[in-house]
Amino acid sequence: MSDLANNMENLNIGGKPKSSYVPPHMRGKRGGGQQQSFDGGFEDNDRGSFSYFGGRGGRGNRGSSFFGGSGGRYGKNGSGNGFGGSGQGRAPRGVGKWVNGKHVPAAKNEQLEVQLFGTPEDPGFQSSGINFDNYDDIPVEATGNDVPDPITEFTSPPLDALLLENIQKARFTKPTPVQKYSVPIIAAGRDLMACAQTGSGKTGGFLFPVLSESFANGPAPIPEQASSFYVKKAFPTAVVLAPTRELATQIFEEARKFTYRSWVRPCVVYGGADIGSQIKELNRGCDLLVATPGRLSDLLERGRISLCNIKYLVLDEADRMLDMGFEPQIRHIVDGCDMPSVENRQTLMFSATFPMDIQHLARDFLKDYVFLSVGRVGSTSENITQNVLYVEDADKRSALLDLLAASDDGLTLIFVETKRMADALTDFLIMQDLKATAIHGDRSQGERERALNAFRTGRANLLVATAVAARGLDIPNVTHVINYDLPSDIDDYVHRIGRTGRAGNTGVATAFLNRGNKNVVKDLVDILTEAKQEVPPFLTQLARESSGGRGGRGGYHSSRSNNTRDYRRVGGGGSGSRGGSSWGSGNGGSRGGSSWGNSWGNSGSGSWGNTSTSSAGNSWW
Ligand SMILES: Nc1ncnc2c1ncn2[C@@H]1O[C@H](COP(=O)(O)OP(=O)(O)OP(=O)(O)O)[C@@H](O)[C@H]1O
Repeated sequence: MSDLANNMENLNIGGKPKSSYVPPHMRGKRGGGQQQSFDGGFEDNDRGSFSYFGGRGGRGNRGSSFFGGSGGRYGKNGSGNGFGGSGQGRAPRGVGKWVNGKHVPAAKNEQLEVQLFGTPEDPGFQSSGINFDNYDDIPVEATGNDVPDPITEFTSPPLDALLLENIQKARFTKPTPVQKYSVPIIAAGRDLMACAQTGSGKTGGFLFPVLSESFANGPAPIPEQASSFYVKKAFPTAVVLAPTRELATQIFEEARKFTYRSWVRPCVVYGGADIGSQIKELNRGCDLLVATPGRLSDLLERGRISLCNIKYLVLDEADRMLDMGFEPQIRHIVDGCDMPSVENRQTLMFSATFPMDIQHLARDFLKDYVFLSVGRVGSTSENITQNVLYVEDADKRSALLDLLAASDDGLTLIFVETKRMADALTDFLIMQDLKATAIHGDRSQGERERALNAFRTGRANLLVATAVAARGLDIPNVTHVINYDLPSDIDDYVHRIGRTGRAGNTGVATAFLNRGNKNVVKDLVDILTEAKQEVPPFLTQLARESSGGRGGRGGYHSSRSNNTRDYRRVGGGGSGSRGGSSWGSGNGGSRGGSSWGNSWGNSGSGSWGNTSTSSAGNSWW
C-alpha cells in the first residue's frame, strides 16, 4: 500500500457524518474560527493573495497573477507546436517524404528527438510503473469473425521499421494488451471497438497500426475534382476525433513522437483557438488530423479540409463521442461530408467504457467489427486504491483539507460537478495557502492551458476540475484523484479515477459520498467489488436501501452488469461472435481459453431494448 493509502487509513472521516468537524492542521490555527473561514470567510479576509487564474479578474483586490503571461504551451516535452499551430520557436521537424512509391525518412535530428522523447530523468516523463507487467494477467476477449492472433512483442515486421525505432525511442519495451490485439486486427483491415482500462495504452493501440500501415503504403493520391484552385485544402489519410481540446492536443503530441522522420505530418484543430493559425498549419500539410468535432465541422464547412482520402476514422473516448452531446456532429462529419462510406474506410473506436446503448448506436459506423475487451468493460484498474468516505456536503471542505494534509508529494486532481463550484473551491484552497488552480468549460482556452501547464509542472499541485478533465488526460505523477462531488454516471467515475494509476503506476482515488449520491451507490459497489477494493459497511447499507431504485446513466439502465460485454453476445445475436470465446489468461496473448460467457451466449433475441435513447446529458463541462 502506498504512503498515501496508509495515511488515508489513519484518517477518521468516513463512516460517521460529523457536522462540526475541524481538520487537524487547522486546529489551534490563528483566527480559531476555521469552520467560519471555510464557509466564505475569505471574502473579507483580504490577505493580498494572488490569483492563480491568470487574468480571470474574479473578485476583489487580488494582486498579482500566478500564471500570467506564460507561454501557454503544455506539450509534455516542451514541444513547440502545441497550440494554435503558430509554429513559432519550433525546432526543425524531422519530416520524411513519400517519393515514387517509396518512404524516404528524414535524417535524424537530435535536438528534435530530445524535444519529442525527453530524457528518462525528465520529471514530465511518465515511466511505466511496477505493475506494468500485471497488465498481462488481465483477461482479454476478442469477439467477431476471424479474429487475428495477437502480437506478443514490438517487432518489425509486422510493425514498420521506422515506427519501431520511434517506439523504442519512447522507451516502450513491450506492448500493452490492447496494443497486442489492435495491431494485427487493424493491420488485417478490420474495424474495431476496443475497450480497455484507463491508462493502459489505448492511444498507442490506434496510433501504432494506423501509422505502421501508413508508413508502408504511403498517401492516397488527391482526387482532381476534390482539390480547388482557389482554396487550399488538407486531405488527411486518418482522422482522430476526441471530445476535448486538451485530449486532442495530447493525442497530437503522441502522434508527433511516433511520426518522427516519417512522411506523415500530424495536425491538431480544436475550438477556442485562433482558426486562422490552424488553417495555416493545415496548409503546410496534414496527413493525420486530430480534431474536436465542432472545429472539424467548421473547417469542413469552410472547405479547408476534405475527408475523401480518409482510410482510418478513429473515435477516441468513443462512447462519449456517440452520446447525445456529440452524436449529431459525428453523424454530420461521417455521413454528411465527403468521407468514404463505412465499407471503404476502417473505423476504430476506443474507450474504457462502452455502455450497451452506445454499442448499439455504434453499429451505424462499423462493419463486421471485432469487439475487444481487456478486462471487463468499464472496470477500473487494480492499480488504483479506491476509498469511499461518507461526508455530508457541509463537511466536504474540512474533509478535503484533511485529505490534502495527509497527501504525499504527488499531484492531486479534485473533481466537482459545476464550473461555479470549481472556481469557489479553488479560491477556498488558495485562501488556505494551497497551490490550486482550476480547469472547466467557462475558462478561456489560454486559461485552461495555463492551468494544465501549472499542474503538469507541479507549480500548482492541486487541480480542481469539472468533467472536462475526466477523460483521456495523461498527466504523470497524479497520485490522488478526489471525487469531491461524485458524478451521477458511474462511467464518468471510472474515467475520472483513471487519471491516476496509469501505465502500471499505482494511485489512490477517494470519493466523498452521502445520501445525495444514492443513484450511483449500487454501481459503485459493483465497481469496487470487481476491482477487489474494500466496500465500507455504510456503502453496503446504502446500496441495500437504494436497491429497487434506478441505476446510473440517467436511470434507465437497470444494472451495470449489462454494460460489461460485447452487446452482440448479450442478446443481439447479430454478426457471429467467435465460437470459442476468449477469456484466456491473456498471458502472452493466448486466446481461446476458458469461456466466461456460458450464461450469456448467443441468445439471438435482439431485444435489449431502448436503443434510440442516448445517455449522458450534453452539458458535461
Ligand atoms: N507499450 C507501452 N509501454 C510503456 N508505456 C506505455 C505503453 N503504451 C502506453 N504507455 C504509456 O501509458 C500511459 C497511458 O497511455 P494512454 O494515455 O494511451 O492510456 P489510455 O488507455 O488511452 O487511457 P485513458 O482511458 O485514460 O484515455 C501513457 O503515459 C503512455 O505513454
